[in-house]
Amino acid sequence: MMTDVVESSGSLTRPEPGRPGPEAAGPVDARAGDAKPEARTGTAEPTAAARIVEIRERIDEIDRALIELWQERARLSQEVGATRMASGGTRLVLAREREILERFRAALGADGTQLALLLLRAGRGPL
Ligand SMILES: C=C(O[C@@H]1C=C(C(=O)O)C=C[C@H]1O)C(=O)O
Repeated sequence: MMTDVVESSGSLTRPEPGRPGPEAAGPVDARAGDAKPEARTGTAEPTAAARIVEIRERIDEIDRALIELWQERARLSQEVGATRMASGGTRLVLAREREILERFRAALGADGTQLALLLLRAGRGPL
């Protein structure tokens, strides 16, 4: 099971509340001295391990971009809501929300709908 690998690597286990996670020790790849060579990548085969490290660099870039875009979208959505309400308009425009839900569903299927629901909630808070 995937969570077994993740947990045995020690890289993604949840820190206790209020305690810094493993990332507090510095850049993840700078942590040398893990017990087994495969602990970081999940494989002891050097070519595969090197490729995994390379791919993870891009994954990390993508995750950073997603987080920034997520935060920017939420800020913009909040600004639209505040602007509209200050001008006497409605807090939400459900027809627009339906368009967005359909866009994500068409591109990504059922998971897209769930993602769009989270995006919309990030912008206007829970209903
Ligand atoms: C941002 C807006 O306001 C609300 C938030 C939306 C969003 O986060 O995309 C969409 C529709 C509205 O309910 C908007 O009308 O465009």
